[in-house]
Amino acid sequence: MGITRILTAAQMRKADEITIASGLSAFDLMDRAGRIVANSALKCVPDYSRIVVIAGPGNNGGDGFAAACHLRKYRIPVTVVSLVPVDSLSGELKKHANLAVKAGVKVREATSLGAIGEVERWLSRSSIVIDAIFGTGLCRGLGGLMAEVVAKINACDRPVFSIDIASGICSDSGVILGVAVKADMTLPIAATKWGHWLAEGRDYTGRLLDVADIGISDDAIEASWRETCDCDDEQERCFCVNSASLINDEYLKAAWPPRPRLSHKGYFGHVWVFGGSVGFTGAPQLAGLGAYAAGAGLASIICPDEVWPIIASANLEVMTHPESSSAWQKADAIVAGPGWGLERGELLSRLLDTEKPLVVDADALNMVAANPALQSKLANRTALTVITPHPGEAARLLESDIGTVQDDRKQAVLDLVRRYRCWVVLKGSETLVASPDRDIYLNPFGSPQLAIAGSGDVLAGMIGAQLSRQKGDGATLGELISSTVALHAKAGAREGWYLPGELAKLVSEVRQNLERGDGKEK
Ligand SMILES: NC(=O)C1=CN([C@@H]2O[C@H](COP(=O)(O)OP(=O)(O)OC[C@H]3O[C@@H](n4cnc5c(N)ncnc54)[C@H](O)[C@@H]3O)[C@@H](O)[C@H]2O)[C@H](O)CC1
Ligand SMILES: [K+]
Repeated sequence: MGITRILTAAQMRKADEITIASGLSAFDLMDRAGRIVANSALKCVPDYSRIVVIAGPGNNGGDGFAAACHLRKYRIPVTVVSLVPVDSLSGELKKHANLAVKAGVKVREATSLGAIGEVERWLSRSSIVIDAIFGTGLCRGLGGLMAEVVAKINACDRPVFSIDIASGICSDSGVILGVAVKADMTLPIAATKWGHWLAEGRDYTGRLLDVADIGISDDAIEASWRETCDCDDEQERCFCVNSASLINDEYLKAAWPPRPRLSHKGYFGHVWVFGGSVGFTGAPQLAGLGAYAAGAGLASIICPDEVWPIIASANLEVMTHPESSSAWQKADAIVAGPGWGLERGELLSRLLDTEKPLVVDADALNMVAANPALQSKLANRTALTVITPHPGEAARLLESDIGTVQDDRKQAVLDLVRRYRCWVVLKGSETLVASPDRDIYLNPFGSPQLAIAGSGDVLAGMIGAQLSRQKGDGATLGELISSTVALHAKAGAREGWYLPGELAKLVSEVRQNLERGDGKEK
């Protein structure tokens, strides 16, 4: 399966070092990056009558010089504006700068604020701007000349192509460090970085192009996870990211293979939703519909007796039982929480004691957050468990606040894993799924249309469906859970729905397209 890895700056540096130690030189890596930048910029922008590269002090700037050199091979007029004196460059940067001059690239320097007028003039003569100011090495906020140049690039009204990451975006968190280039397109070098996806980074990245393969192997990337882990294993269990990848269409195909012709409803699992309370009778029904939409064979609700007649008479599809029923003992998976209220702690405690796969959602999470005994049961559960907090619920579970969760969602998802030792689905724009072993999957699909009451209930039911039929299809649990998040997001991104019940219908359509393998879903 094609996996797109997401790396931190430290992991990228380590993978780079491992590659260099195995025999590929830093000069060659930069040359390869430059060649791919040149070809890719020419493909993206039709008018390349004059290309201006703005080069910073580090290797990102070196990639810019190398790209300029490759562009000259096509006889394209190229100017590199170096923001540091060219004489101060050393190592492979110096070599690539020299080669660029030899190839006929015009090299200009702008090393003080007095040169900003000239930078503006060079930008105004360009047809594309290549941003090679900073990459993964940016470590503090931009100020002075650098900040002014970024402002001029953003104002120049030319297509902007960023090498690796838009300069000014922190590659580990996606936040803007002072000011950042607003790229039209970004070419990630060797791997995508967290900054392409998180916080403001996603908007500043523009179109994220396919990762440039500069010869850094998967093995080097995998080794970089281990070698950048700074936990002391003797003292504590490691809680660094073990691996991080982007959910892609192949995950969805693996999760919804064609249905066997001779299958029956029992084959696809029976999901039981525990939820509903006075005023919240729709939530468990939406979860039940979500379970069917994701492919469950049967869906049932167990609800408090006082709302049982309402829920039972309100829908045809989902079977409904009062709490006194013990029929749920046959469940293949349980979803606890949608619309449940905060009075069901005892029943939740019993569900946590079962060996059934369990999705803990909504009010069940709120009860856990308020009750240390439930927290300890959740953390010590041996059966498969998924918690599905939105940022508010995550904050309660972590005794933190929403701002802290949202400012570092990667850390929040790891903290939830550390505390509750189960699968975590941290919902929101770019939902993160984390395994108990700290493998993280980022969902790039979706739309703000999903920010509506009830959409989380649909998702909880969908995850229940996947847990109820985990057997046999060959997809890993990570693929199953993360592709369920992606299916929900893809359905939500479709036009023409407003009500969460309609979302379940769209989920069903997208899922059936996948199962038919007609490849219509993009
Ligand atoms: N992925 C790879 O294996 C390869 C990546 N390449 C490219 O190299 C950059 C990363 O290079 P690095 O030199 O580490 O970092 P930068 O170019 O981002 O710049 C670091 C440079 O800037 C100084 N600095 C940091 N913050 C500031 C600031 N706010 N103001 C002024 N100066 C600042 C810092 O001290 C350093 O001197 C990666 O993104 C790729 O583009 C390789 O070319 C090929 C291998
Ligand atoms: K850049």
